[in-house]
Amino acid sequence: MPARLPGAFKFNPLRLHGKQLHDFCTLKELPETYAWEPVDCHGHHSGDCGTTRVEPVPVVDLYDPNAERLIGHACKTWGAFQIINHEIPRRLLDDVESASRRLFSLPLRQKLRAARDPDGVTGYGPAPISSFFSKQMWSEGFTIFGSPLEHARQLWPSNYMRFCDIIEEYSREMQRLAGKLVWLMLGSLGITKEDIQLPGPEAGYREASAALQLNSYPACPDPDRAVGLAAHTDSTLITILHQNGTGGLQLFREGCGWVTVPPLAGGLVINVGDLLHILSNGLYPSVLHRAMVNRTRHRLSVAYLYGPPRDVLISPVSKVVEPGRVPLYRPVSWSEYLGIKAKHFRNALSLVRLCSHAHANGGVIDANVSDSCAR
Ligand SMILES: C=C1C[C@]23C[C@H]1CC[C@H]2[C@@]12CCC[C@@](C)(C(=O)O1)[C@H]2[C@@H]3C(=O)O
Ligand SMILES: O=C(O)CCC(=O)C(=O)O
Ligand SMILES: [Fe+2]
Repeated sequence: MPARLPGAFKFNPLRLHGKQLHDFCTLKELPETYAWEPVDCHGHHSGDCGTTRVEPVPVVDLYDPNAERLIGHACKTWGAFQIINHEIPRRLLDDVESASRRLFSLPLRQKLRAARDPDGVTGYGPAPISSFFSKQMWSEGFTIFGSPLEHARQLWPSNYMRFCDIIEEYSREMQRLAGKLVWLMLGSLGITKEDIQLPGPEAGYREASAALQLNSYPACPDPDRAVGLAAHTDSTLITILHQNGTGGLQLFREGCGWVTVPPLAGGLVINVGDLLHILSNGLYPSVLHRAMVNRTRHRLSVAYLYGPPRDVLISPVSKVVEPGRVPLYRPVSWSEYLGIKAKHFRNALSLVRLCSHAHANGGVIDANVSDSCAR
């Protein structure tokens, strides 16, 4: 079960600002409130990399003796990769997918019994970041922190245990995998457990905080004008994403544009989040990503959003801040960072940044401004 996180943040996505929650299967045409402009608000070109040959997102085999180095390279160049041989049983991936399908197939009025509280973060509703956009996203979500028991009881009054058992087992397995991956990433930066206070293998990687986000993207009558989940970076150390056989996840790559991550049977997608970005002083940048929808297939994804224990402050590890460079970010806890993200969304990372003169990658500074940067 994901550990509980202090409730210092409120995305408040059920305040819909005049928008309406829809039962997607009743919509035969795309309502105007779901029709997005072809170029997103980042000014990024929409769509894939056109006809140019696109390098695929790296796939790392965790049994490969070079896994640590390959992961380090993927984090630096992509901020994301897929993994195979991760030892999460296929049966568990199928179980969490069917539990999620079972939830989202309920009639809307029944799902609304587990609606997210106006000032809470768990439960059913549009993606928490929806409130930052004037258009609606073609998706619905269910957010879990700690136990889903209360909400599951509201959804299935006499038949809720199976859902809870699957979520608990999945979270436990993800916690172990996420801990292991974070240590491989830290290892690839030369960081050891003397350098940082994060849950390690001795304690079975427990004590970390995490959220689980079930995402559902119903088939859409006009997919080219709709957006499943708008472009964002995750406010995590890392995110582990399981997507069902239907693609839709895209990563933004500098100099290339949006690149689709093809579903890999039994594979899992790993994204670098903002806290690993901070910890690595920008060497492993968090990846901008989004989810697109399609005309015929219902897409499901399950995101395990992994962060540090509640009271641990995350700041650039001095080992990765080389001589002649400065730490680019001030210390911040996960709950504080989530609060900043919930209020300022895209500007969250720059709001915890210390030295605006330094270059984005690795904190190289020019001698004239180094004195004005806090160390
Ligand atoms: C622990 C987290 C991380 C959250 C907020 C909170 C619970 C739900 C997560 C997501 C999941 C969907 C994308 C995102 C952007 C969103 O809208 O809600 C994520 C957000 C973040 O990574 O910032
Ligand atoms: O559904 C997807 O592919 C992306 C989901 C995602 O980015 C998230 O839950 O944070
Ligand atoms: Fe995400």
